[in-house]
Amino acid sequence: MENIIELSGVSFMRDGKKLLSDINWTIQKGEHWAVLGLNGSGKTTLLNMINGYIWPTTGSIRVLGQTFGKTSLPELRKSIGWVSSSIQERIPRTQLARHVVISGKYASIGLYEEFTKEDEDKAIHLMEKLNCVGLADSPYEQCSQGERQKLLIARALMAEPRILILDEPCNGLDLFAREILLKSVEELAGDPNGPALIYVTHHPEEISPVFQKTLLLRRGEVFQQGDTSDMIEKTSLSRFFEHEIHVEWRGNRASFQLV
Ligand SMILES: Nc1ncnc2c1ncn2[C@@H]1O[C@H](COP(=O)(O)OP(=O)(O)OP(=O)(O)O)[C@@H](O)[C@H]1O
Repeated sequence: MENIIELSGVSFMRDGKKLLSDINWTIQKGEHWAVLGLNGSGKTTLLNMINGYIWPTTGSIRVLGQTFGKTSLPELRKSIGWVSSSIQERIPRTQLARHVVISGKYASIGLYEEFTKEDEDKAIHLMEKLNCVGLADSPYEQCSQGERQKLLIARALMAEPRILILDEPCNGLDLFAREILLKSVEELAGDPNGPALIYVTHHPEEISPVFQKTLLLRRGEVFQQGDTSDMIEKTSLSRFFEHEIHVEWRGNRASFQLV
């Protein structure tokens, strides 16, 4: 069975500095992953590499069965949705929410193409799925930060990606908006026909068990990877953060205390 992503011995040097070092990471079909790393640990560099914006100095990458260097990157990128704050900032402020979602089909920042009734129906369906259909006719600028994140996830799904990267999606959200967004992401993870999710964060409390696997990234290296239940626990995280941490699980959420 074709793996979703395979990185073998990947390193990346820039300006004499090793930003990623000997990364071995395989995402198999049916898996959702969380990637946890502090600021500067190399998360963005890793995502840029998966999307083919930068190339490994050594090692190899296969995404959706395609080897980088032997495939058309623009084609491959259509299969990868990437929701990040940099996209959020680029959406035209006066655009209606439903048009923001439809624009995902064309991977364009504004909506310049004629769209069909099917496109519109699909966008509404996706907004229903993300519990934000009530915003369909609101201008993007009037939507709250949490609502914008949901719209951008719906927008990414419009292109029916096979991989969906959620890059710090809860940044700037209050406690309640964060919980609402995490619930929507959990629902998405439960869809057997949905994309493989890669949830990137520096907050361990956002990592719910719907991400069966977690990769702990530290100083450009994989510190540890494996089942989320083995990663998001006291001993692993205390070693990872180099500080003793107390972890308590309640349902799908863990809370953390520095000891
Ligand atoms: N073009 C570059 N040249 C040199 N160093 C770089 C370059 N891009 C990133 N870095 C450095 O590489 C390291 C990893 O950066 P990266 O942005 O991948 O981390 P990150 O985990 O995404 O951090 P954050 O959570 O703060 O976004 C940082 O120390 C950063 O300063």
